[in-house]
Formats: sequence, structure tokens, C-alpha cells
Amino acid sequence: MITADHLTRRYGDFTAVGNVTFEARPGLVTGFLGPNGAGKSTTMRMLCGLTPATSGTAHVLGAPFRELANPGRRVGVLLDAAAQHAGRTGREALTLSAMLMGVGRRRVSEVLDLVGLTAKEADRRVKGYSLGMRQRLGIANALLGDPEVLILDEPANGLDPAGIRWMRDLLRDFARSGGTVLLSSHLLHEVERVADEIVVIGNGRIVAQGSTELLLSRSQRSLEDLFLELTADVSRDGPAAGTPDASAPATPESTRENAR
Ligand SMILES: Nc1ncnc2c1ncn2[C@@H]1O[C@H](COP(=O)(O)OP(=O)(O)OP(=O)(O)O)[C@@H](O)[C@H]1O
Repeated sequence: MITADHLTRRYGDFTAVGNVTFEARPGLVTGFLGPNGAGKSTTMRMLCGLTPATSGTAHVLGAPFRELANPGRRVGVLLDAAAQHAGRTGREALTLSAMLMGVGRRRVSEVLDLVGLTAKEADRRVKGYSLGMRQRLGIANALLGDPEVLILDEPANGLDPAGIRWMRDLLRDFARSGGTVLLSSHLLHEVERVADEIVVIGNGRIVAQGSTELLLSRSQRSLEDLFLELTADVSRDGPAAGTPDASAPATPESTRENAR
């Protein structure tokens, strides 16, 4: 379970994330959507204890991320696939993480297999990796500790069509076996296929959340059309009037109801 409760981050006068409240529940894939600069990464960084919240709370598995003992064994995180040590090989990077987490080396080979990086690729330095290979390595790192929760910022970025399908199956299987997945993505068709629930953020505020199926059936639109409508004219004070969720308060209960 991931819980954001009135999570707020200000930079000076600017509110990057304002009063964001939602839950990502076990057994479900929750898609976190929003236009560029909407506040997705800032929210995810607060959930992972990397950016301090100005106010509000973020809990993962019942505690602030930083209070989890050996968090890599419980929460798999991929926030920025580009931020990996360029001078190490993929295998070295994973082996180091495995040592820090107390995971056996055998798991390194397992996750390399899982994400489709060959032995030859794993022994190349990360600086020579393509974007898709970096994503695969980042996902391997997130899966290394066999976590219960995945927090993934744009994990499909740079993946080829086979990789995107693989990612979809992976996330579905992970959730089906009881895991919690929070996933941000701009690939709306993909989110429509994989996410059980969605949270849409615009200008730092939640503009819609609930069951993907029910939000879509209620609006009678594709996720792309719904997304574009919800985020077309989001003011600093909240969602634009006239949008399907304009009256929806930003709490999981009420908006889930709204999507029923
Ligand atoms: N350290 C910072 N200082 C000032 N402003 C920041 C900082 N980090 C983020 N912001 C601002 O907060 C807002 C939200 O940024 P964020 O990266 O969370 O958006 P995003 O939804 O992840 O966007 P994208 O889809 O483009 O990745 C943006 O306006 C960004 O410029």
C-alpha cells in the first residue's frame, strides 16, 4: 500500500504539488498521469523520501519510506533510468545493489534474465547503453530485492514494442500476486491497458482518480480524450469547471465513489 495524504511541496511561492491525496493498493496497478511539469516526479520523490514534503505525509507499507528497514527488499524504485553510474557495467551495478541489500548474487542473473539483458550486454559499461537498455537495467534494479511495492516513473520510456509488452505482463503479474504498483507514464494507451486505477494530476493538483474502467465507461471516452479534457485547463485553484471530475474532491474514497 502507498498512501499520499495532503502531500504538498512548495518551491518558494510555487506549489509544485498541492494537497495530493491518494492510495495505491495491493493487487492493483495504479497509473499516475499528468502533463509535463504536473508534479508526478515530485510526488514520487516525496513518496520515496528523496524530496522532503512541505506538508502532508507519504507512507509506503505503513511507514515513511526512510523508516523502512532495508527498503530495497520491500520497495522497488525506478525514478530516473539515466541516473546510473556510467562507468560500471550493468552486472556490477546490480551486484553492488545486491550486496547493499543483502541479496544473493544469483538474483543478479535472475533479474538480468527477467529484463532481457543478455550476459554480453550486462558486461558492458552503462555509458554505452541505449535508453531502453538503461530502462531495463533500472527495472532489474527495482526488482532485485523481490519487493512488495513498485514505484516506477516512466518505466516504459525508450522500451521497444516487445519491451513494452513485457513490461505490461510483468506489472500485471506483479499486481496479481498481491504487489502494489504505482506507475507514471505518458503512454496513455498502455496505461489504459495495464492500470486498474488511475490518478490524474494537473498543475500539482489531483483532477481525477478512480477505477480506470469506471472512469472510462462513465465518460464514454478513451483515456487519451479524458486525459486531454481533464488537463486542458487546470487552474491553480483546482480542476477546470465542466470537466467530468470538476466536482470530485481529491480524496480516494470520494473520487473512487465518483468513478462508480
Ligand atoms: N528543485 C526544484 N526547484 C524548483 N522547481 C521544481 C523543482 N523540482 C521540480 N520543480 C517544478 O515542479 C513542477 C513539477 O515538476 P515534476 O518534475 O514533478 O513534473 P512531472 O509531472 O514529473 O513532469 P514530466 O512529465 O515532464 O516529467 C515543475 O514546474 C517543475 O519545474
